[in-house]
Amino acid sequence: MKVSVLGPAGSYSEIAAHIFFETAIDGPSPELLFCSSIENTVMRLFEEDENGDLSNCAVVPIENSIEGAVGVSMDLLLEKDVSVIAELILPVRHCLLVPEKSTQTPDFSPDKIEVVYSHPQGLYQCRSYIQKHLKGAVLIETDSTSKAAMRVAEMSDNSADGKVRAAIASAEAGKAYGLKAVDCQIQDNLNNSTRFLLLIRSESLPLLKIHAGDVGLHILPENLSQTGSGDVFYKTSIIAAPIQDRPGVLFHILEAFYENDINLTRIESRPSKKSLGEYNFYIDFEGRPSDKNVDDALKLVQERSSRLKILGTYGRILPNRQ
Ligand SMILES: O=C(O)C(=O)C[C@]1(C(=O)O)C=C[C@@H](O)C=C1
Repeated sequence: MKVSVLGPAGSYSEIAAHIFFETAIDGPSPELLFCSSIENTVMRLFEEDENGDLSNCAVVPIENSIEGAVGVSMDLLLEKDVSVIAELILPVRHCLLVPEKSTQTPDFSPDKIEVVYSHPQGLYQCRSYIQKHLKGAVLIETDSTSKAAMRVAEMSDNSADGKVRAAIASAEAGKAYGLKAVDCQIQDNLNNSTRFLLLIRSESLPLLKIHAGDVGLHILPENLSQTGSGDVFYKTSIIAAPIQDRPGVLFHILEAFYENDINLTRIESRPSKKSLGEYNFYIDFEGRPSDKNVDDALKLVQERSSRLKILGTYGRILPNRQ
């Protein structure tokens, strides 16, 4: 089982992949294919890398509790033939990581740091901390938080300019690259969390339903979050493109859910990229297409949209990480 994730080792995407596969999915342990961007992580489902490796599943961040939607992942859900088979909410606890030798000067403190590296999400999620403790530092964006940690470790070994550098990344990334965490829990909100999706090629979906073994995956229902009555809490995600820009288009799409007594869990609009002011609506709701009310609602949404893409029906995997 090959699983593509944003790399290098120590990224939050890697942590999410381990939780998906080790705590909730019955199957062989995954071989992780580390990718240089979220886009490449999804592309790896369709195109081999330089070693001839193709992934069976991809793990992507989709939404953060502080910063909201991860735009590139949202766009890929529309553009690529992928289906969602599970979700996970990962607590994201950022650390300020510096090379051990920088901390050995007697007067070291975070305000001595001159350059800070992180993924844009990492920098946004720690805005208040940066404002307060790293005011004078130059901020440099990297492709992932773990790439930031790797870069700080490399610069510490190879750069002669004597600058004090730090990365904002996970404690796991700190361990992977031998950096010291001089501060932890530096995100603006202690409950910061990111929702990750597990994706497969849509063509694999019938195989997953009929013979889970053919895809090598079986999601254990006891590890999925449950409703009050003990049933698995299933969600469905769709993307609807309105027929034309006129008053009430979104209202009529949402009315289909209201009339069928369906609870929405998320609605987000993304530019269609065709012209300014034209949007696609991403809607997550409780239930699955085999439920009569969901089937009825989807028929109405189909009639009221120029395009309806059903991204998948899936359960939420319960993480054991705080
Ligand atoms: O950079 C990483 O470590 C990632 O896995 C990406 C990512 C994201 O894009 O949201 C994932 C979780 C955190 O929100 C910060 C960064």
